[in-house]
Amino acid sequence: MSEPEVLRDKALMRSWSRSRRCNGQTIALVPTMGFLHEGHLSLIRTAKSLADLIIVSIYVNPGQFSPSEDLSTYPSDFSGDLRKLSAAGVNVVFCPGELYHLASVNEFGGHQEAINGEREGDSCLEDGGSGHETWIRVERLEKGMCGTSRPVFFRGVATVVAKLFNIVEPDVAVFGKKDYQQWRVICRMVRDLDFAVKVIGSDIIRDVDGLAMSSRNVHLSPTQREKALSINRSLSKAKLAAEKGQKNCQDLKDLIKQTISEAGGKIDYVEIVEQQGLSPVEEISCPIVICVAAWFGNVRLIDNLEID
Ligand SMILES: Nc1ncnc2c1ncn2[C@@H]1O[C@H](COP(=O)(O)OP(=O)(O)OP(=O)(O)O)[C@@H](O)[C@H]1O
Ligand SMILES: CC(C)(CO)[C@@H](O)C(=O)[O-]
Ligand code: BAL
Repeated sequence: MSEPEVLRDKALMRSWSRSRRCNGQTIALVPTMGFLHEGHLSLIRTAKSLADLIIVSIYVNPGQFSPSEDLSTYPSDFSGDLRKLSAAGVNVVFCPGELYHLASVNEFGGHQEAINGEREGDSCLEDGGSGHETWIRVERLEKGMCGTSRPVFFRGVATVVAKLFNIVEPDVAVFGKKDYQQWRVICRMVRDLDFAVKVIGSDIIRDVDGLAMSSRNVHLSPTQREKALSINRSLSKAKLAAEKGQKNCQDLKDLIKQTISEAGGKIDYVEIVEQQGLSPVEEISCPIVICVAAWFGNVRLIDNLEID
């Protein structure tokens, strides 16, 4: 297996893609924030079934974190990632040092200014100067669930994904359904803004004990990890109850909240929404997804289960 090419420069990345596309080759992009696990590798396998060449981006995007969130402790292991990507047969690893135009450059391009003079709705990118100030908002889908707990998250994700699409110009992009609302937000952005990219959602990969794989799992202590298994357990219980005829969403949500709280997790949200538009549902009568976010210590985990 040949080593992937590592590109750090936006212009080089764009010309690499353009020359391959001119030769008639198709390109799939898998955007990530690194510290790769089997969930990411499954996205790469999906991507390989859809395109000739695979680009994986690794970029921890300050624009989707607010200053009180965990940008500074987000895990990373670039050499480990490269080994995994090499074994997975990826063609290019795109890891830009910085993706944004910044007025004042410090560690996170204005992170410190953002903390000192923080305004409501700022991300770790804001520097109050003449740097980046253009944001994409997917106005309805970004509200609720993760959008309530992480107010700058979806505008940051939509904007960085749009930038990656403009730089890489992929034919296909693959996202995990673990981040269900994120996947739907990106699908809607692509539809509404006419990006020529096909967006694919790939199934959730779980550890053998049922915990959805996530880079942040590395921050869980063994006890917290044990408690976190209650998320998947609660989703399975709710699915079973729904299959047995329980259609009332409030009762199903209460069952989930109780299971997670009893295990020692702190609920952020439990919502039952319809799959496309993510509108809350009171009685199950259409394909739905149950979405959960919960804290175990300082670690916030998300998970979901579709019921078709
Ligand atoms: N267990 C998983 N199954 C399927 N896709 C996943 C899984 N975990 C992450 N992904 C997908 O991988 C892509 C990159 O995600 P990211 O690098 O943020 O990893 P992560 O494990 O979700 O990290 P985090 O700790 O931030 O949740 C996203 O599209 C995400 O949905
Ligand atoms: C899509 C993404 C790479 C944008 O930064 C990130 O939100 C992620 O890893 O899910
Ligand atoms: N996987 C989503 C990236 C984030 O939590 O910021």
